[in-house]
Amino acid sequence: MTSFMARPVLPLGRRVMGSSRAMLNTASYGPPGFGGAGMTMPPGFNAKAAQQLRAPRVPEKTAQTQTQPQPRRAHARDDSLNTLGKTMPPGYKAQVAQLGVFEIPEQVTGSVGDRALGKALVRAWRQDGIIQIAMSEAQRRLMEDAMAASRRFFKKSPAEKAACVDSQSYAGYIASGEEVTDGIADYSEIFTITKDLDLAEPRVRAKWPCHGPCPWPDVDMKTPMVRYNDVLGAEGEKLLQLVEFGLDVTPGSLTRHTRDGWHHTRVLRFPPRNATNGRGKEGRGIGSHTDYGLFVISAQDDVGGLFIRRPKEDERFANWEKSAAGLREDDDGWVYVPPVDGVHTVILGDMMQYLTRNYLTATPHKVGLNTRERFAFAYFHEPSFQAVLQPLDGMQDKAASSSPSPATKTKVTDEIHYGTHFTRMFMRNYPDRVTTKRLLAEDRLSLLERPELRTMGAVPAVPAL
Ligand SMILES: O=C(O)CCC(=O)C(=O)O
Ligand SMILES: [Fe+2]
Repeated sequence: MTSFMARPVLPLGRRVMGSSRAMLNTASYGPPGFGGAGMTMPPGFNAKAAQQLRAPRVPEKTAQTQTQPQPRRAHARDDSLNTLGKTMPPGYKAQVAQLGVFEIPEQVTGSVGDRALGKALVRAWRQDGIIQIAMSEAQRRLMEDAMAASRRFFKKSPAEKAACVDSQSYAGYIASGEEVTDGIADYSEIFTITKDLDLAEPRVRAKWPCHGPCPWPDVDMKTPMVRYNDVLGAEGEKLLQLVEFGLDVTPGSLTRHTRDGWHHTRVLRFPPRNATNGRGKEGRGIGSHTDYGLFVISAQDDVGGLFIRRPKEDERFANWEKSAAGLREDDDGWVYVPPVDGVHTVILGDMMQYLTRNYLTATPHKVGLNTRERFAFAYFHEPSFQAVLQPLDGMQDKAASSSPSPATKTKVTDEIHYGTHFTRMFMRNYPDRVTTKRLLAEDRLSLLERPELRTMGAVPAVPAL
């Protein structure tokens, strides 16, 4: 937990500099001994010297007048690539990402700076598949409280944890080995937080799929988690506004879908690789997959385990049409995302890919087990359950002009009902859960076709999470 106690990477109110692309390309290597593949860093490459070359100290004044903000590389001084790579789980071979850190303003107003920042974020996602954003002091405090609550929760007895299940929502506890990715059990132990709706709530009474209470174990868990989620919800909305600027689409084109968004969070614990229950695959925490909504804001402790794939023309998954679970899991080409103090990472989900017609793509990722237990949060910023999505106006041209390959010209599904996508994905992950069984037994899936489940605002908005 030491990594959460130090000061943030950047002070507030500063925009950051550097070149994200160069960082990921040239700062990548596979440390000797990891996966037995040896170094992939070019011979003679001096990481320290390269860092200095690539990270000129930009005077504060210049940074503020830039219209093309770029992230500054984190840990410019004392975290060499070697240090970052050392946390990679054993048995894995991957490049090591050394990403810049973007700072998100307290408010997004549409200023010149906001527009440039939006463009820079979009550029970074298209290049690297992931961005890092600095935590504010308030976010850091809430994250630390939530992390402490997570550790307390996962220490409870198996029976106490197993009691945190709801038959109507997918919120609550998922034991290690219960979740399935590509037919193989994941070792992650999870508490999922979905919108907490009591039994009298109209949507719950009407038996809408996935709608129900969040089975909190106690207020010690609930209070810090709700606070942290709320602050991430606000961060998510700002990021969406910035993405609108980055994509040159009409303001509101994305945020209109997140009114009463179906945001949810996975509070995660991974066992050490030598202390699993044997139900999954050795060394595998979660198999490769893409997440379902717009984007995922994540935090991790200092242990390490997350790997992503960068966007590639010849690796275009469309998870809403054909499962991307398990794809390329054992292939080369993974990038390790080392823990960095004081940052959230943000990767993109299926719906962002769909809305932008592949201009932005969902980031495949997976988690390896390390020598120590690992704790992480994944907050999913999502459209409303009722949202019926269609690709954004103008995205066809943008995708085609930036990338003339036939892959971008494939016919896209006419529309996607987010609630249906979410329900299908959760049924796939938890085939044996009581929630899935009740959904099927009560034929709740047929409700997904009803107009009130496809109309934004059909039900009065209820407080988020
Ligand atoms: O553990 C992480 O960092 C990511 C977890 C993840 O991919 C997920 O919960 O969907
Ligand atoms: Fe994920």
